[in-house]
Amino acid sequence: MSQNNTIRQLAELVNTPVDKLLEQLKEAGMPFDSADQEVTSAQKVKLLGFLRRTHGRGESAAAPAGTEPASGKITLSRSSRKQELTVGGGKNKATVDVVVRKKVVLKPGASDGASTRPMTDERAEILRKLEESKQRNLDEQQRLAATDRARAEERQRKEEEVRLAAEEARLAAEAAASEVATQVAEAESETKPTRAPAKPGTHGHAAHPHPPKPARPGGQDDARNAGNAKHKTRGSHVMVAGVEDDDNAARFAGKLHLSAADRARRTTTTSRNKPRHSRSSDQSRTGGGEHGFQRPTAPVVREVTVGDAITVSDLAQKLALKGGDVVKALFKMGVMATVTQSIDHDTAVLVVEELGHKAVRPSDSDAETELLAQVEDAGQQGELAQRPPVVTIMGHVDHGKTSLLDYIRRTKVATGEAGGITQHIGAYHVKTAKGTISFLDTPGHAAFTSMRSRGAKLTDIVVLVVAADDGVMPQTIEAVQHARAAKVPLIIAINKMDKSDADPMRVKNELLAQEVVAEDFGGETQMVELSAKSGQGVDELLDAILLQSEVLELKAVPDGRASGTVIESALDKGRGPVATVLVQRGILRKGDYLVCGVQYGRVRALFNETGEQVAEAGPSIPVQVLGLSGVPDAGDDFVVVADERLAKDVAQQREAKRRESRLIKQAGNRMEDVMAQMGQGASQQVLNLVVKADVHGSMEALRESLSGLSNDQIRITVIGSGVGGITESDAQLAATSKAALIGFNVRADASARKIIDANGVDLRYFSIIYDVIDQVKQIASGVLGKEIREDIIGTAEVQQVFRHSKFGSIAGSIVVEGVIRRGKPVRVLRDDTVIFTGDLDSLRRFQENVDEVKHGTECGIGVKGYDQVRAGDKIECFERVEVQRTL
Ligand SMILES: Nc1nc2c(ncn2[C@@H]2O[C@H](COP(=O)(O)OP(=O)(O)OP(=O)(O)O)[C@@H](O)[C@H]2O)c(=O)[nH]1
Repeated sequence: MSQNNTIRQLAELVNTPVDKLLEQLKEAGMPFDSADQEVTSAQKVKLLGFLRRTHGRGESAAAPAGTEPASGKITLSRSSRKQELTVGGGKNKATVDVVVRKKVVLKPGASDGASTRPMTDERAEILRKLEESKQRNLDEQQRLAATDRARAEERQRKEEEVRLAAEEARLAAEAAASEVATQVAEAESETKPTRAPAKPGTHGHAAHPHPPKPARPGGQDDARNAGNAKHKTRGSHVMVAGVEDDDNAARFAGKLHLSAADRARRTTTTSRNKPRHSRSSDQSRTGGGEHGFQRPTAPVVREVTVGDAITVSDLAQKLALKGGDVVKALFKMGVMATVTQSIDHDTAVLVVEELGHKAVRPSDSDAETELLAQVEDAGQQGELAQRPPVVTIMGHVDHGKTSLLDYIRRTKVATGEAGGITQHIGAYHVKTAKGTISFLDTPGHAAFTSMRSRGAKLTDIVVLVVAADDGVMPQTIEAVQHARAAKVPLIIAINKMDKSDADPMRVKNELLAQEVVAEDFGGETQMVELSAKSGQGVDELLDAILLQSEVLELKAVPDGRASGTVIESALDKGRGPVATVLVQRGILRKGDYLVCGVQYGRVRALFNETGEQVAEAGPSIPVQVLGLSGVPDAGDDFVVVADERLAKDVAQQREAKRRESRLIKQAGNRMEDVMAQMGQGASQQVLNLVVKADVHGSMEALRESLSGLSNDQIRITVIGSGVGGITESDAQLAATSKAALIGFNVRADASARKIIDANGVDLRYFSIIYDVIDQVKQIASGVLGKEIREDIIGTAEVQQVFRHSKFGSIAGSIVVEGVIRRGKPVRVLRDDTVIFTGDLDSLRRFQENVDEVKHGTECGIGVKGYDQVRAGDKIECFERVEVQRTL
């Protein structure tokens, strides 16, 4: 049995580091290259001798190295003496005691000449186990290293896949969505070369889908991350991790025990690796730092569509900017606007360009244009044919409008079945021997003007009902003004002729004053005497209407796709949105796709005024439509289109455009706007006015004075005037005709104010005729000056009047708007008309004098020099402010 050991084994046996043993062997004259070389018994003896010599011992106990002892064997007797052995080197150099515990007999003469010391079974067993354990450890290390490598490769593969997918998606999105942006960016990069270098980086990705760190050139990163080891390894972390794992495996493989330092190193390496792994995978999840954090390669140039007007906030949204940024940009351009204000197209385009973006007009190929093309095609295709007239009935309160409409409906509408009842759907049509007539059955001019203000011209003829026993009244005059403004011919129905005090001549004469001249007076206006109660003269009225319609030569294309206007609409619980429409062109059929204002849909069913389902409706015929997506507004137009897609697109675009037009409407009615337009064109500008005054005398005076202010540049037309508060009807007239409203000692009621606000009507209150004339004169002559405006700061409603022996009449009131302040002038209003102007005498709350009383609070008001205040009156508190007029 060979007793040769490798140097490593021997080192373990004598518990000496391998290096040290090698060094000692070398010093003993036996240089070895590797720890795995075998040491013969003779060499061991030689080493022992050397060691003894080095430690000052004689060779007495042992034969000199290389010589055989006489007995033929060398016996190292057990010694309890310790021997020193130096281990380690440098700083770690230490001396340890070596105790020889067993007797070792070295027998020369073995076949290989090696030591023949017999191994005990125990030792052999230990060595075997050690060998096995070492092998197992090595295997385990290798297995772990292999697993780590496999994991790393898998992770790398997955990261690569994710990165490629993200890259592909990004490239696809870039290519599709920012073609224009890229062009602009390229164009810009030509003009601004400093921005260019970022670009090739991006292209680099496309060209090399697998670069380890493609987002930025490596050099940049290295420079940026110099001294930051973590960052350095990030880009190719997976590979490095693999190498490290391999290193670990190699470093620790073959080592049965790990020194504390090694253990610590290993633990830290592993624990350091773990978070790094997770960081690495996190990184790759967000695109390996490329997709998630890629810098924009060029400024994003947005293309925004700007219509005729846009609010600052909408524009900011389109530009993906804060409202304040756009306001700032506008400010720099000299335009003062808040985020809620609207700016016109030109200003919007300038600011968009100033901000580095591109403004475009809404595309010509938009859905609305497609629709218009379709409508025009349809309109041009068919032959024009005569169509029935559409009539609106107007007149003063109680003159018999409803009675007349009901009489005609009751007696003339053809009900399908016996006993069929006509229904109020907003309109109906009657068939007479001479022709068909359609009536809009919402009497009064409010409905008429609201339609007109929406741009809907439905009415062909206005029938103005005047009670023969009452004559021309304020609303009769208003109706004349409205019809005239809309350029719609009038037919006068002199009603209540059955009454004994009926005086048709008086009516005709009074109308003459309004420049409405009866035929028998040599004029053009047909006047029919009738009774809505008895029906006398109603047929003559129908004849007169048909005659007028012949004169008007009312024509429409009777076939092809229908279009028209919504008369009335509602949300029916059972049937959904229901709209009564008046077909104005073509023929509307069940199953048609239509766009109706901002709504769209497919006609599910059509009903006529008797509640019967009909298959179709032609020009001038009102019909109820079911099947719309929502409730349209009265006055909205409707158009039948080829398919649902177009209907939907148009509806959506209209929604956007409706907003725009609302904005435009809100600006532009002001008197100053008219003035601003002066001089822009050669033609004379027109300033329309609606004047309301407290008394007839003031109204007449204003009318004449204002009309007389016209000059070469501006024509001032009082298109409406009257006595009394400003009503909804006045506001409608002003809004529709783009007129300014002048209230002379009168105020607008709540419903009028709503229309005024919604339409941006320029409403001005005055109490001195001279002020009105002066202001309009200044506008007419183009002179800008200061104006005194009366700002109403609060209004109180009188609940009850108390008589006080000391203070006189005290109006127990509640402040309904703003604030009432002591020391400010006040006006007393009755039926929205000023009845007194003066000063506030006292203002009290619970017996205490107060300086001001706010909205919603009760108070006692004493008006200086006036004790005729009544419950129901309004007390208006105002202040006079001098303001510089601006354009
Ligand atoms: N004697 C007589 N009375 C009539 C005639 N027409 C209407 N009346 C009456 O006049 C009153 C008012 O008639 P309406 O039809 O309600 O008048 P209106 O113009 O519609 O009134 P508003 O809806 O309040 O604007 C009613 O009492 C009718 O009965 C008529 O020809 N002769």
